[in-house]
Amino acid sequence: MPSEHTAGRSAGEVPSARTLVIIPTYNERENLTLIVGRLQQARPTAHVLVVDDGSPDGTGRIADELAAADPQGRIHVMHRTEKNGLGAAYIAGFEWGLERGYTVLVEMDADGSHAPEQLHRLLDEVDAGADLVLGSRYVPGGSVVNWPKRREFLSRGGNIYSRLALGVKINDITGGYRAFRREVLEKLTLDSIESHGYCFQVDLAWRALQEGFVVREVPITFTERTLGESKMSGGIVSEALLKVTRWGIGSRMAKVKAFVRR
Ligand SMILES: Nc1nc2c(ncn2[C@@H]2O[C@H](COP(=O)(O)OP(=O)(O)O[C@H]3O[C@H](CO)[C@@H](O)[C@H](O)[C@@H]3O)[C@@H](O)[C@H]2O)c(=O)[nH]1
Repeated sequence: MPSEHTAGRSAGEVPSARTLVIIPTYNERENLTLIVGRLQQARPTAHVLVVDDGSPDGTGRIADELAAADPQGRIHVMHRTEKNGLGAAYIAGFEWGLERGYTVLVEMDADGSHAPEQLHRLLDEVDAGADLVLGSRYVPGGSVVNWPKRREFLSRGGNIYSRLALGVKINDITGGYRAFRREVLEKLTLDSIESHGYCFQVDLAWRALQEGFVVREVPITFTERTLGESKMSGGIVSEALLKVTRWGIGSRMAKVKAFVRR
């Protein structure tokens, strides 16, 4: 059963025709050129927005060089002055893309964890009727490669906890490889999201589900980065667990109140 949002599609609409892939960067100088090259091979029509938070390693300058070298003008760069977290970078990227009329906006890491060669799986699912597609490590066909067991344990545990606390059927709600129809981001009050890292990802998916959008998962392979370092910190993970608990309690309280009022 399509959601009322999906029913609003015009006949023959191909949302992925105007796709913007948002790549947030902080010290990704060794990775950026390769990932942009792979993306342009995998999806030549997609545009790219690099959102760089003043990387001291010169990632922003490399992004500018890649943009200048692209004759088709598909690469764009947003320079921000300070490191404000993954969530803030994506929100700035979403706002930039919505203002310019892109119809699908994609989250992708710069470090090669998310294979551009698998982007078509997400976009095909949007074109087939989903409003938000999550690249999922934990559905049949999904996998993680070279990830430290501690990180995988943390990730799987965080997802199981989120599913129980929020009462959702999503297997990978913390992942960061996603495709949004623009209507989802227009509906979510982006400026009210103050989460970072995992929590930001859970926050967006949870809000999309609450708004009745069609959220689907497709299998992806998450490959641990080989160059540079993760910026994820333990504090961000504990922030996520606290917020997921609060959202879950709030959602159940709202259901109880609605039941009592009937
Ligand atoms: N602009 C900007 N970019 C950032 C910042 N922090 C991280 N990034 C960029 O965001 C991407 C992911 O950052 P990582 O630090 O490599 O994330 P991770 O630990 O591998 O976490 C990944 O998996 C999580 C789920 O397991 C995801 O929740 C997360 O979004 C990400 O995809 C990279 O391109 C990195 O440069 C920031 O403060 N500002």
